[in-house]
Amino acid sequence: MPGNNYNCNPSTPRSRLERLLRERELRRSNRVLHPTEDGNRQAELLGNDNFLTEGENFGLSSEEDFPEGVAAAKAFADGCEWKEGRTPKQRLLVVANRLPVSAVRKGEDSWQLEMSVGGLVSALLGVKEFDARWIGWAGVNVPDSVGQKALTKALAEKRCIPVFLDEEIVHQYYNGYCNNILWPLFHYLGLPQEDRLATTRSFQSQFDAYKKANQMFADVVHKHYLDGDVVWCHDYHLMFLPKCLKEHNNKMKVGWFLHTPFPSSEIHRTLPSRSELLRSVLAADLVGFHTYDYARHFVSACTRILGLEGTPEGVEDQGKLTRVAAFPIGIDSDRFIRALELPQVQEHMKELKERFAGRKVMLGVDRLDMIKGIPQKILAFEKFLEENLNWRDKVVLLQIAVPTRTDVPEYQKLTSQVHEIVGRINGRFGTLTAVPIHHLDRSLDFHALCALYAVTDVALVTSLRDGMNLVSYEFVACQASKKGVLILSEFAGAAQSLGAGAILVNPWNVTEVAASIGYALNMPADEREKRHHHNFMHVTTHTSQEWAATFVSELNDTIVEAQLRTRQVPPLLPIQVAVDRYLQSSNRLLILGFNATLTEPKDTLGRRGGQIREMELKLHPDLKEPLKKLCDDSKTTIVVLSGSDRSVLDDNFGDYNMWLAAENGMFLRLTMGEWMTTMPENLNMDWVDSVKHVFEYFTERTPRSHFELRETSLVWNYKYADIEFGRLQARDLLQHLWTGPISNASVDVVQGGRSVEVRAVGVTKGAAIDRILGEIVHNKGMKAPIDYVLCIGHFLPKDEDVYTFFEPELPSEAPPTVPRPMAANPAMTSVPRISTTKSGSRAARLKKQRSLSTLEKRATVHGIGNAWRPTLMRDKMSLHEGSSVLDLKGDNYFSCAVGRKRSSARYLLGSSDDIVTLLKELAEGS
Ligand SMILES: O=P(O)(O)OC[C@H]1O[C@H](O[C@H]2O[C@H](CO)[C@@H](O)[C@H](O)[C@H]2O)[C@H](O)[C@@H](O)[C@@H]1O
Ligand SMILES: O=c1ccn([C@@H]2O[C@H](COP(=O)(O)OP(=O)(O)O)[C@@H](O)[C@H]2O)c(=O)[nH]1
Repeated sequence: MPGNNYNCNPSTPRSRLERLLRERELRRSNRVLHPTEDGNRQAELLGNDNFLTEGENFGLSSEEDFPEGVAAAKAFADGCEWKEGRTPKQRLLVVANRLPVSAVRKGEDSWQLEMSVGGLVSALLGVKEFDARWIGWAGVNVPDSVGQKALTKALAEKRCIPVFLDEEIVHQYYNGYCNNILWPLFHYLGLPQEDRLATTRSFQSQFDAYKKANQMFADVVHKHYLDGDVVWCHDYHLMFLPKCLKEHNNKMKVGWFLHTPFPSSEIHRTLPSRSELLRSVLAADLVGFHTYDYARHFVSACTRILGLEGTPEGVEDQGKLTRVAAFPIGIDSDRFIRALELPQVQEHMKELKERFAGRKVMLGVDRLDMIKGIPQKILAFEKFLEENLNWRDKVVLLQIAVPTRTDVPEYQKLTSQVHEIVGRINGRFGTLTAVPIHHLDRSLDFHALCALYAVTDVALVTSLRDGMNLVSYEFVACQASKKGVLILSEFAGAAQSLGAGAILVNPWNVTEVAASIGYALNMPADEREKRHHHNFMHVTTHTSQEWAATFVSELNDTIVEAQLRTRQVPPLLPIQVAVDRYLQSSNRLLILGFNATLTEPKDTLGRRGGQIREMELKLHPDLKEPLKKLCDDSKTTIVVLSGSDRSVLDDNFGDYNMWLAAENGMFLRLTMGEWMTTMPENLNMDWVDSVKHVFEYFTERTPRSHFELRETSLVWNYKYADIEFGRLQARDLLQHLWTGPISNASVDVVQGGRSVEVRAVGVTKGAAIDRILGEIVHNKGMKAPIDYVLCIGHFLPKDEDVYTFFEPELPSEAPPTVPRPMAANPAMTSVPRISTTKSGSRAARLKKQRSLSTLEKRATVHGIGNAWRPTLMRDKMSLHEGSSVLDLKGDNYFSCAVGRKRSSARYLLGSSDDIVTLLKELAEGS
């Protein structure tokens, strides 16, 4: 379906920073040019107790016909919704478990909508720069179609689209998996301890319900999605959603934001569904968190649990990058500041001041949730009263505890626990006329809340963990005149932004919190002012509008970057073309890497719980048969070209009729013959002992790392070690090497993904291949040129010169991706012709140069088997005067990198499973 196209700006800035800065400027100038429009809308939308007035939420017209998305399609037929003189508003589908309104049924087809409580709702209500629709659950079970239809209609007026979840799903998905498993785990409270067996049993069914619910959200998104829309998924309820969306439409722009903390990978790895959840989130284009710490934990979980590559940009999986970044949320501060001017709020403030005259007011506003540390807060207040007799009748704590998730037993227990503590303390310190704690088990409306924030002297936020905590922001926004003090838990995300102005506390340390209460109540005015100023500046500049705009802008940008990257990625190997050309050729050469090319794919490097599956490299079992067939085809020559040493190749390929090139081609043998070497006589290997010494040192100090001592190189491998530690150790090791043993040696240091290799200078697969080729030609007594080359490997960048080795042979046009028609006369293709390459061409010159250089090389015996016969060298690159060994007819050359995205090969393949498919097809034709 056609939709809006936000990226339709003609003069697109080139660099990412340029793009982001420009968007930021645009946003600002829009705001300066049209300040009242947004302001009025906010007031209409949110500045009254009814909160959502008919037809007005999320800005635009009603959408009764929402289910079909027809109205929306019409409205955006030209691609963008333009307002005169303004940039287009981008369509945004906000998908969150909870809609900003919860529905209460009033009759068979009548509904009342009430505002939902929670930071996510508050923050997203401030998002005004988009043409947004909100998709979510209305917090109620609606089993009948009459009710569903009526509610859909009522919600459409608020630009909300319902996802109908039945009671059983809500029980298993929301109360169970989301709030009894993920919520406590992400807040470091661990997996449920009680009823352990029952929990284990129900885990699977809850997880299934979670996946099912996510799919239900995805289905609704698909129904309303238009091309170009941004789909922004929110929170731990919807970790599966990015995957569901992308599977359906890979072009969808998908962002995911987590409103809770993301815990250390050590916590996340206790979750039975840890990998599945991570992988699903990684399907998104952009993944956001409140703080850098949470983002760091997520990346670390992906590297440690999934074995993926963590980069400063995000997480990379086979070249696909999921950007991960911190986007600290904010509030719509203007809304709070303006509300304080309203007569009804002023009136409310007056009442509160009178009511608590002569006493300092302390305030707590939390959902009644175990993460909020309400019992700890009250105990700290008790301790303060205990130790400060003079304050007992001069201070009052108002605790608003909004009931939440009341169907979850843990929350029910918490309610009784808090009631019990409050009762005890009020009994202990109360008088006939006053109690020290006013505890309210209910929510307040927006104006009452603003008034309360404004009259407060000390706000007490003692969350044990909290994604951000917007209450602390709201308090600051309402304190312009009073300049009260904020006591804030260091475990709330807000501590990272409001830390300069707040008194930070460890909520578990009741003594410290009690002392902080004393400090706050006695704080001199100038200190309060300074602290408040810091926080006020932050809260009024880091708003929810900025937050959303930045996230969406980064998401758009991430997509642009991914598109640019994709253009540089070689295409997938056209297997059918490669097979057809193979069949039409009569003298074929297949050069195959070994590690990660012919071995079984190792998904997570067997790092389950740190367990190592297999350290020895083994040939993929499914390759044995096709390989055998290919080796036995007289028209086909196979070379396994590997970095591994001779024994590894002997063990795996000893029974096949093929060529083995070990240690990057420094050793060669036909499986029927002896090993030969071409190591130059003057190859200086004096550095080996000292490098070995360093490698031994690091192997001892890096658990599960190992090193291989080869004839021409040393490799330190940390692919089974802790990835982050391994990387740090590798950095350290390199530093040691450069400044010590190899500072003057003629060696190359080759860094792999999880390895460091030190080689004698000039040892590469590309350098070896022309000697190998010469030997093969000589050995086979080849009269006709090689007319087909397939070169496949998971080679290190340094060894990719093997791909380019054959390139000069070819015309410079781009590689074909579609099959060409067969030659009219089949005989023409089956009879190989000697190359007619003109001697003046670049290809010929290069060929000649290579022939000369090989002629000059001298092979030596290196303590084993046969020496490479120097007399053969002159034959290597030509069969007879003027004719080349290779005649690839321009396009009978297929170089292919396995499991890589950046490569100088012409093509890519995903993994060795694809090699199985390819070799099977070649073998069938053989
Ligand atoms: O929808 P509920 O189950 O009733 O819960 C209410 C919300 O609680 C959580 O809020 C979080 O988001 C805030 C804004 O980013 C953040 O400041 C706070 O620290 C978080 O706890 C939850 O993440 C939301 O999904 C819920 O809607
Ligand atoms: O009686 C109340 C108490 C709280 N809130 C709102 O609930 C949100 C709580 O967000 P926070 O980020 O502090 O924590 P969360 O509840 O999302 O974990 C804030 O925006 C409050 O204004 C409300 O609307 N009415």
